[in-house]
Formats: sequence, structure tokens, C-alpha cells
Amino acid sequence: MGYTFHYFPLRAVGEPVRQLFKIAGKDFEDKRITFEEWMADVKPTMPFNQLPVLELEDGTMIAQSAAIARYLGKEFGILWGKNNLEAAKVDGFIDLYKDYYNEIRQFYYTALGVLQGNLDELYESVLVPAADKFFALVEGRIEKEGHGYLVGSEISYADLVVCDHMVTLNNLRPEYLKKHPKLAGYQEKVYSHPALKKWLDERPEDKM
Ligand SMILES: N[C@@H](CCC(=O)N[C@@H](CS)C(=O)NCC(=O)O)C(=O)O
Repeated sequence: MGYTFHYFPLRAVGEPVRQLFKIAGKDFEDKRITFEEWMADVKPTMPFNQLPVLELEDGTMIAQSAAIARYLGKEFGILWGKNNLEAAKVDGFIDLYKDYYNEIRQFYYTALGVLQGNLDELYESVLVPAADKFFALVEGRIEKEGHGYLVGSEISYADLVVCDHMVTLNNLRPEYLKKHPKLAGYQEKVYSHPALKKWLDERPEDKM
């Protein structure tokens, strides 16, 4: 089955899907569309006029990062827990992250240069309060589950989403995660997965 993953040269909501492919050991075309190409002619060709989009061998296009990841997770039988209950917990974290991502959108889009604004002010007024709330929940959940992951005793898609966001935060505001020192060990554990480690060493450098 040939897969093409269409996204921008960004980590954002696309990177955990790339990592899912790597963990599954499945080939895919990592198609990186520039903003110029996107605006020139690609946007109207995509299902919801947004990226990421997964294209299947027969040309079927699947939109929305969580739907893509859930589909691939089911196809490959990975990263969604050991049973329906764990799968629901993974989904819960993905939804929680979406809420958080919406809360920090103004900070994130300003950092990307899509919106204009004072990034230092937005860091204090938008990022910090939302991230404090979000990462307290992440820390609490890891402690409660007791295995060093967000759900159960194995790595899940929820871990990929949270740890990749930690990379972005460390690139944008290295001081932020110093408030949550325990999370460094968590990220190290998630990224010790051999396929993931290899991909992270070889992937193109994207700041966010
Ligand atoms: N909820 C969607 C969000 C998709 C989204 O916001 N895509 C942005 C890039 S991260 C996009 O396509 N922007 C270009 C545009 O809207 O023209 C997902 O998770 O896939």
C-alpha cells in the first residue's frame, strides 16, 4: 500500500503522523508542500482546504490529523492502547491537546509569522496559562498510570503528540519546560523507542 502524507515543512499537527509511520516500519512519501505552492494551487485540491492530508494508493484523501492517525493506528494495530478503554484514554488526550492547541493558537501563529503580535506578551498572556494547565494534567496522568507513559504501559499516539509539542516549546521558549523538570525524563523515555530515535536523528530540522 503506497501512502503519501501531504503537509507543510513543519512539525505541528503533522509530525506525530510521520512518527507513527516510522514506528510501524511502513514506507510513506513525506510530501512537504511550501506555503507558496499551497497558496498558488494546492489548497482547493484538498478535502477541507487544509493540511495534513493522507493520500492512499487509489487516490482517496483523508483529512484531519487525528482521523489520519486513528486510521493508520487501526490499520497497523499500533499506538492506540491494548483495549477499547485504553483507546478511549488515548482519544481523550488527543482531544485535550486540540483544546489546548486552540488556546495557544494566537501565540503559535504569531511565532510562525502568520499573525502579527508581540510574542513576549503573548508568551505571558496566552502560552503560559494554557501550558501550565495542560502540562499539570500531563504530569498527573503519567504519575497515575505509573509506567512512564500517558496511557497504560506502552507508548501511544498521545505520547507522540505531547512529546513533539515539547520539542516545539523547547525550540521557541526553552525556559518554559524548566518549570516541569519531570517531563524531560518522560520525553527521553518516549524517544528511546529505536525507530523513533533513528527518525529524529535523520528528519529535516523543523523548529515548530
Ligand atoms: N484540525 C486540523 C487542523 C488543520 C490545520 O489547522 N491546518 C493548517 C496548518 S497546521 C492549514 O492547513 N493551514 C493552511 C490554510 O488553512 O490555508 C488537523 O488537526 O488536521
